[in-house]
Amino acid sequence: MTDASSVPLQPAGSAADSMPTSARVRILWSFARPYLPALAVALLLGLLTSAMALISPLVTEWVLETLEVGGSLLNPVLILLGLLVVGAAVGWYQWVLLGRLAEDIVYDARRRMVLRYLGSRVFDLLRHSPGELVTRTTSDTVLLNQAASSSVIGLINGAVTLVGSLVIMAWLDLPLLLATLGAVAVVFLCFAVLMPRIAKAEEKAQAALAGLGTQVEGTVRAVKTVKSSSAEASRYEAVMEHAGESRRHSMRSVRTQATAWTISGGAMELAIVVVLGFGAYRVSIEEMGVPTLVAFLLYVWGLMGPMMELTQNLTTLQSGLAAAGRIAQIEKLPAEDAALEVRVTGRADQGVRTAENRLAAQGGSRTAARVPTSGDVPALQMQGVTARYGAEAEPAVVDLDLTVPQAGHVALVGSSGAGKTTVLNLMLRFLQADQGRILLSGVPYEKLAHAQARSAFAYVEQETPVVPGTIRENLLFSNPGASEEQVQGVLERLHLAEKIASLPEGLDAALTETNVSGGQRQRISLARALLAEPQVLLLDEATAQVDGITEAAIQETIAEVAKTRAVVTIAHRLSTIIDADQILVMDGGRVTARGTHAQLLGSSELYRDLVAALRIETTV
Ligand SMILES: Nc1ncnc2c1ncn2[C@@H]1O[C@H](COP(=O)(O)OP(=O)(O)OP(=O)(O)O)[C@@H](O)[C@H]1O
Repeated sequence: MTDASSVPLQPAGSAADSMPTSARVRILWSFARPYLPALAVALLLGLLTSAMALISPLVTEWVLETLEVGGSLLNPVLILLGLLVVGAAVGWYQWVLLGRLAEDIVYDARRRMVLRYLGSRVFDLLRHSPGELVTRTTSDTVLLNQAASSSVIGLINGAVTLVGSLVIMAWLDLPLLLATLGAVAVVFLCFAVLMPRIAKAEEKAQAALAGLGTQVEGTVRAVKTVKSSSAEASRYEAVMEHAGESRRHSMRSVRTQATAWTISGGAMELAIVVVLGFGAYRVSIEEMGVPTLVAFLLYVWGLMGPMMELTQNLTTLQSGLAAAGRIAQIEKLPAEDAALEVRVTGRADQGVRTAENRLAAQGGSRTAARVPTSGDVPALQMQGVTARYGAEAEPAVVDLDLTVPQAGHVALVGSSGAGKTTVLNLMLRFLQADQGRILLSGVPYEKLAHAQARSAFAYVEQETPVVPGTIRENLLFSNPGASEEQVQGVLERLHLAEKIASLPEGLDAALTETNVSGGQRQRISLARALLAEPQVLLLDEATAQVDGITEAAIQETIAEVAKTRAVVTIAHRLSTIIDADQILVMDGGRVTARGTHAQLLGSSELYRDLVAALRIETTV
């Protein structure tokens, strides 16, 4: 099986559409379950608040009846005040408790998602747009937290308060209750019809938001290409199409909500008028007293509260269920190592801790984790390796044999698509071989953890991406224990010391694409590789022209490191190739010739063509 053979995530929008509601409920439940004790306390407090809200009109009735008979108001007023103070305190505490719970749920979900990204197979992760993954980690988790914490409690509270109010109203005056029930039925009917439409519209708006994230991210990243191609207008259109779609769906939701609230608000106001008229009649024929009518009216007024609570929380729950479905999709990203297989849907905490510890250990002791070199066992051997990027794809390398000695420079050359980068991907275990074996210091890869195999390497990427953080963090992230002298030594060697000293914050300046040049960024990447003191340095040379200082720094580094350790380069410059100890000429995923520069000039026509092309490029 290859690294790229897993089922891809569905794009946002279609993401969770096919998932049955029961599955989504299970996912949501899995997020809430670790917090059951806190949820139970919050529910109890909520019920207490509801009980106090239910008692208040009865106490009001008592006040009015006491007034009618001219008794002392002290006790009922004290009870009313007491209910007010206790109700406020309980309400405040419940608010904070639910808030903390919601934040804990979001934090936990985000932690699991980020661990999953970092632990997943490289090419499965790279198949997804960063914008989409960002949206799932940021806004989908917010929708989830409300659904998993406050909404269920809100639903229970709302239902209890509603039923409680109706029971007390029946006890106060049954005929008046029957007059009210008509309005309650209208409200429920209205929401039963309109709620699914609201939820659907909000789900679509959220999916459009994920598309917007993807478009903005891609456009900002490629801003130079966009501007140099004068493509701002078309990018603007592409981005705004998603923004417009989000607005369209949100507006549909707003309109439907407005309709629902207007109809139900109107129905309740009508109910109040009916209760007032019918109640006044019943008072006039002495079927009921004024205090009871006032208490009853207070309950009718109060009915809107629990009904709002019920419907709003149902909407939140619906959005949360959709978000839960999308978040669960992250679980389709296959982990490259069983120890890093974290359950995103939060069923067991253990996996999270194991993965966190594993990541921390990997970062702390790269050198200690290395397979020791012994005698003249080659640093790396690839024996009959065939690999592809997907079950159905053509092989990207075929039957590859390659031996990298403990010291020396191996250069890979070949035209575009020949399979050079794939060789490095295999060495770094970003891709898994279909056939053949790879051995590190004589130990087959199957016997090594991914991180252990990678600890032998330092990798300088062609594009040298900027990792968010300071220059110091960027330099040290493969060897956090490097001393200040080592750092300064490497910076001097790569002609970076002066540049970094000129920055106001020196090494602690944030590394951005604007405060260092492309060449300087490449040298920072080289400095990081040198500080890692790898057993094998992997270097994918930039195809673009680099400045003279950077080119010289690359040559010196290769020559220096190759004296004592292994260096494997994907060479795009004649000067890099000429001095290599071993050159592999690749074509169509196969090695077609190997030898030194002088040998290959005599034996390989393809090599002569490649060199001729490089000579032309070099002299331009
Ligand atoms: N992530 C990927 N998914 C699918 N196919 C890929 C992927 N990366 C490379 N390939 C395919 O594998 C083959 C070898 O590509 P590779 O990148 O190794 O070539 P290369 O010699 O490094 O080319 P270049 O010099 O242009 O970088 C090509 O056919 C390419 O299309």
